[in-house]
Parts: sequence; structure tokens; C-alpha cells
Amino acid sequence: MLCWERREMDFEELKRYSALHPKPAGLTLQYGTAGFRSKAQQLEHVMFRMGLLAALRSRAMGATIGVMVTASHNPEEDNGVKLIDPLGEMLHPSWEEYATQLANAEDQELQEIVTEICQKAAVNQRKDASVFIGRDTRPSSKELSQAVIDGISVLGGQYHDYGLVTTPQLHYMVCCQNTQGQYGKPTLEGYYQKLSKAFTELIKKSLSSGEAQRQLKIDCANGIGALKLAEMETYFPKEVQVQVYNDGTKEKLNYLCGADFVKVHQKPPKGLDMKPNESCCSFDGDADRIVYYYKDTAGHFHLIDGDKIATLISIFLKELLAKMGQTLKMAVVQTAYANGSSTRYLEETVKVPVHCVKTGVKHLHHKAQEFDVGIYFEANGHGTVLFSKAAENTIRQLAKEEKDVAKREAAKVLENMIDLINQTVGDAISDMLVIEAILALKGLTLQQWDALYNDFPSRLLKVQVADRQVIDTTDAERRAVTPPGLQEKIDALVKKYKLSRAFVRPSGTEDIVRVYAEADTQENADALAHEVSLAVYHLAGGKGAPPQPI
Ligand SMILES: CC(=O)N[C@H]1[C@@H](OP(=O)(O)O)O[C@H](CO)[C@@H](O)[C@@H]1O
Ligand SMILES: [Mg+2]
Repeated sequence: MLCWERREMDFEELKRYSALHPKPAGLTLQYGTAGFRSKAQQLEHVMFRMGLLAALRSRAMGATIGVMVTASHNPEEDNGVKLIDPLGEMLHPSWEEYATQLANAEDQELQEIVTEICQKAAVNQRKDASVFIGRDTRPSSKELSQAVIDGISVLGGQYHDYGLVTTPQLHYMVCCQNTQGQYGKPTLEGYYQKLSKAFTELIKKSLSSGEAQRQLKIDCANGIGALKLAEMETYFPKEVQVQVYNDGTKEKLNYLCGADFVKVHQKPPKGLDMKPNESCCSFDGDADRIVYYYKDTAGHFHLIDGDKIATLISIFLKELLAKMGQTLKMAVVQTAYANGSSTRYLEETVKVPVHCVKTGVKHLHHKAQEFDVGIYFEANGHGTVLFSKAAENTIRQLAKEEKDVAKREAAKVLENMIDLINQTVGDAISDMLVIEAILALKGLTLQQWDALYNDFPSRLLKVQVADRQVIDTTDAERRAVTPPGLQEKIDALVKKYKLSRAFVRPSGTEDIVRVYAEADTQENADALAHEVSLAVYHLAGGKGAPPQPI
């Protein structure tokens, strides 16, 4: 029953609370690839309104909804917020629009927009609303999450504030809650216990068990990952020793460190002392991304990104499925930013189908759900593995009942993998444990993993334009449909270089156009990226000075 209108009292409350979190007049923001992101001081009204929206979404779904206050890898001064749907997925796209409307409503329009959403989305006001809240370590996050709580409360919703958690931990809690504990216990202890139990089982089986300790240096981007790893330490098996760097006690969040910095700049983070051939990895600010790296004896830096993580996991899972004697449908999902060499290696050597989708985790996650085993990773290190319910049931049954020892053992390893992987979203802690377990079980070093294939030289650039929406794309963002002439120009430029490809698309998180190019040499990749940038600048309304050669 759509009875929001009948609760006159609540409108007064809404007005009163809304006035405590006023919207700066004229400010418009959009629920983008990763929710709302902006300077922290611009976001109080957005947080309050996302509290409102979460309560409405909870009523519409009859389930607990998550609200995470974080701006991930953005500078410390920024903040952001995203909603989590009942099974731990990203908010459904149909509600992203409501989120944008609500965030941009002027204070006096708020009541009208709330009523409209209730009507359009058939929100039953009599149902209970339940929301889980979490936040990262930014100085602004505590106060902003209080504004979220105000929004939930004013609509009569219940909330549980988990306080400081990683983004994937909150996704996990929401999923546990809505599956009545089937996915695990919705507590931090439940999360640590589930992961460490699965990891310990796996590491026990590894050849190196008892011989050598695994050592790993972790750059936590001065963020939440450090706190959560410290909490988890007591649960770790002694076979693995982690050393945490950039734990946030001295330096600023994400400053010259973290997964995004390492990936973009292709160099080690500040504050991590790296000796030749030591295994190192970086989390991002909210610990949902991870990249690995090492320095060789000649001092060269080697980055092992999301593409190589997807490759390692694919090889391992494919072998296990074969050992188990099952022909489950497995596929890898990437975006256009995946290095072409990884796509070729996966298709031709690992022999696993690869699909390319639009940038943004929700697109990858959605596609991966089509398979029994769907592995998805963005090149920047955000990804996970999804197992269909049917595949999971088969695996668990074989692990229990299969008579053939080799098959049963393979099923047991897979079963533990299922428990170790956070299937709700990419999770740096979980992915790290998955990788460490695979490396241990396969007896692989980081150098051997890195040597599976060589990345094609590539370059990622940003171009400033007056309105990035003038660029429209198709074919999973690999071809530009508008402005006229741009794609033809890119095609002509690509023809000039060997083994090359290039594409452009408007960013979903920054006010810029991204240009990506690959070619046979780094010089050519740089030159191609630069020429394409100039084409964007001239044909798509470039702003400021023209792009300079690299
Ligand atoms: C090239 C690139 O790394 N793009 C990132 C970035 O999106 P853009 O839409 O390109 O700004 O942020 C997204 C959210 O974190 C992430 O999913 C995506 O991979
Ligand atoms: Mg992140």
C-alpha cells in the first residue's frame, strides 16, 4: 500500500532533519560507476538522502540494504557513498536514477521526490526497513555516516552500524543477513572465521606446508585494510607471515601508495621497502582491489595486475574442474582495459572463453553470473569469482560423497575455494588469500606467475573536454559512435602501428575522457595514445591546452 502521504507527521520530521543536512543550492551530482563521489564537505545532504533511499529500497525489497561511506582510492579529502543490494551486489541500475534524483532535489522538493519514488517503485511503507552501514578511515567518514543514520531513522528504519569495515566486508554482511546465515555469520568474527578456516584447509594441502613460511609485504594505502588485517592476524595460520606497510598511522590515505597508484604509475608505493624477488601487494583505500608486484635482481619493477590474477585463478580452477571430472561452464569476464596479451593467453593457451563488458564492477558481475564458474577482474585489480548455485551444490556433494579419492580431493579444494572467495564483490583480503593458496598449492613463485605471458605495451591517458557526454560508445565501449568522425580517425591512427588497438570513453568517476592504447613497443603505445588524445581534443571539444606528447 502506498501510504506515504498518510503519514503527515513524517514529512515534518523529514523537513526538520533535512534542514540539518542542507543541500548546497545548485549542486548536482550523479550516482556513477561507484556511487557518489565528491569533496567530503559537499556530501552531507547526499548521505542523509542515501539513508532515506536505503530505507525505501529495503522496504521495496523486503530485505536488508547496505550503505558504505567511502571514496575508495580517491584523495583523503574526498568521500563517497554507495548502496548495496540484498545479495551483496551493487545497487540495481533502476534505482541509481532514483539516487541521482534524490541527491539533486533542492531542499523544498525533497518531500515530492520521496513520494514519487515510493509510488514508482511501489514502496510499502508498512514494511520494516533495515539498513547496514559501514565506513572507511577518512576523517570525514564518521560524521557523514551519522547523516546516513539520520536519513534511515527519519523514515522509521532500523539500522546496524558496523563502523569501520572494508567495503567487501559490508557486502558480505548484507549477503549473510539476507540469506539467513547461509553465506556465513553477519559479523566480523564470522567473516574472519569463514575465510581463515577455508584458507587453513587449503594451505595444509600445499606441498610447501611445513617446509617454508610464505612471506608477503602488504601496502594498505594507509586505509582500512591495515586495521582489518591486524584484527585478522590471530586467525592466520602460521604458514603465512604478512608484514603490513602504510597502515595509516603516519601518512595520508592513498597518498603515493595503494593499488591504484601502483597500477597507474607502474611503480612501487612510497613507504614499502622492497628487496629483490620479495612478494608484495597493494590494497586500495577501501580494500576491494589488489595488485601484486616484485622487483627483480636487476632492480626492474614487475606489476602483476588484475588480468594476471584472473589468469592464475582460471588456470587453477580449470585444472581442478578437470580433475574432478566435471564439465562446468567456465568463463572469464574482462573490460576493454584488459591487456590484449592476457585475453589472447586466456583464449589460446588456457582455453577459456573470454567476454568483454563495459567498465564498472556491476557489468562484470552481471555477466559472470551467466556461468557455472564466472571469473571477473578489472585490470586494476578489482574482481572475484562467482559459482552458480548448481555448481556449488555439485562441488559440495562430490566433496562429501565421491568414491574416487583424486576426484573427491579436487572437489574438497574447490569447496574451500568457494568459501575463501568473497562472491559478493572484489575483496582484497579474500583475493590475497586465494592467490597465496593457489601459489602455495601449485608451488609457484611470483616470478613464475608473472612469466605466464608478457603484457603488450600500453598507455592510459586522460583528456579534458567541455562535456564528456558528447562521446557515446558501443561494443563494450571499444568503439565511439559520437562525435562524428572520431572513430574513423582512431581507426586510421591504429592502422599506423603494429599489434595496436585504441579506444576512448567518458569516465564514470571523473570529469575526463579516458584514452587507452596498446602497440608493439612502449614508444608506439605512447605515440598512439597521444595521437588519439589529440583526436579527442579536436573532435570532442577539448578544454585547456592541447595534450602534450608523453
Ligand atoms: C580505467 C579504470 O581503471 N576505470 C575505473 C574507474 O572507472 P571510470 O569510469 O574509468 O572512471 O573507477 C571505477 C570505480 O572504481 C572502476 O570500476 C574502473 O575500473
Ligand atoms: Mg576500492
